[in-house]
Amino acid sequence: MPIDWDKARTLAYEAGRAAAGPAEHVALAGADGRTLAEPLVALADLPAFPTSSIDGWAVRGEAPWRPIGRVLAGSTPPPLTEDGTCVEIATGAMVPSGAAALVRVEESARDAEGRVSGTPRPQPEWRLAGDEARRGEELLPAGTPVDPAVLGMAATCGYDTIPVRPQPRAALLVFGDELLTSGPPGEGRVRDSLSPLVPAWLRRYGATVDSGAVLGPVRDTLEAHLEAIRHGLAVADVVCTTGGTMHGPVDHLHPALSTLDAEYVVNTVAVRPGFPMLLARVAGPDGRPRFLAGLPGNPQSAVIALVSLVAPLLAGLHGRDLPALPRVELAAPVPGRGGFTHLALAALDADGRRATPVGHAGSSMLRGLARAHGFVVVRPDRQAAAGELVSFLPLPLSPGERP
Ligand SMILES: Nc1nc2c(c(=O)[nH]1)N[C@H]1C(S)=C(S)[C@@H](COP(=O)(O)OP(=O)(O)OC[C@H]3O[C@@H](n4cnc5c(N)ncnc54)[C@H](O)[C@@H]3O)O[C@H]1N2
Ligand code: MOO
Repeated sequence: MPIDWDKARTLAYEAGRAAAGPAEHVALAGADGRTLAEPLVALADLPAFPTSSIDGWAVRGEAPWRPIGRVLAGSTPPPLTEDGTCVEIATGAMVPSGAAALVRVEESARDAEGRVSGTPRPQPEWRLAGDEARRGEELLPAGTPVDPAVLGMAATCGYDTIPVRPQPRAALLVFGDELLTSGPPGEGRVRDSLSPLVPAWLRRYGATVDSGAVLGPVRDTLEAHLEAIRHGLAVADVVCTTGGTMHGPVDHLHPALSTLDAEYVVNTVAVRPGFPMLLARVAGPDGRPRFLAGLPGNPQSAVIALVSLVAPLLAGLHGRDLPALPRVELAAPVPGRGGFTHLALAALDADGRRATPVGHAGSSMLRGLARAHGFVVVRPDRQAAAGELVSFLPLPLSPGERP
């Protein structure tokens, strides 16, 4: 029995979460795109010392002040001990103890003897130690995706390496004797559109896909399928296959999974298109679980399996949360698909709030997909009217794509 689409997403996510690898310490420069395996904790007060926000004078007592030195960023200055004295100070320098105020250089004047006068601004011109964070304070929880801002913050508070989850490795095996790998389709043969598409989107979900991990077309025999799957399981944590998910004369995926003692996490999903999709767990050579995601052969159905099962699986393997689905307003009605969830390709307007279904959305087509931002979700036994708020499952687009 096909299972509910939401349930399938959750099962895929939980299977990944349970199999997430142990923390590894990675140098900051190589950690973009990973996920924190432990909370990020401030290793020092931030700032670590009272820090001047201006170029000017650190003064003590009443004006005029006699300059007795200069403090640049990068050193610990001696204290200011005498009223009526000051030191020249640079932005970012440590404010000497004993200083009562800072005066901006452009708001100061010097007399013939070189003495400084001026009026400090009412609000302090330096940042106190611990203003931003206290040593030991949790700044970000485990499970936070590491992005450039997180890397910068980790460096600011003293990290050289950070504890992150291993990056899941993915493979793609393309099944189908009818597939051409170059030139236009014809004479009963179609061009393999999934070898270029699937690895690129797997990478956007944070998986690595080595060039040796993309195989195909794999011959339509059980032996060839088994050999390819064993290769995939040896080099990847997540092996995606395309085609052969049904029970046609040359569909060998289910028999291959049975030979490998695979355990289904999900075996068919109540969603259209894409219902024959599956996710199975197989023991890897090292005893840790590996996964096989069976994407249906129809190209749009393969993408739906990718966004429905593989994306949550990878989020779990990364140690991240299952992404919540935003809500959008429908610009036009979308029919239901009986007891199945309907995922309908749609393009978002410029502010991302309204979704318009796109044409050429058949499961064997990619033309609509190439113009869409994702899928609107019409739940089982429902249809969606224009103006209705529905969930939206985004494609893994990068900023600037589909402007
Ligand atoms: N008796 C039934 N037959 C089918 C049903 C059904 O319910 N009963 N469901 C259909 C649906 S829905 C789908 S989806 C497909 C899924 O089939 P498979 O996963 O076994 O895929 P294939 O039969 O190998 O291929 C289906 C279709 O996709 C084309 N294809 C395959 N790989 C690629 C590729 N890499 N690039 C481009 N196109 C590809 C292939 O040529 C076929 O046209 O089953 C239906 N049948
Ligand atoms: O479910 Mo098929 O995947 O509709 O094309």
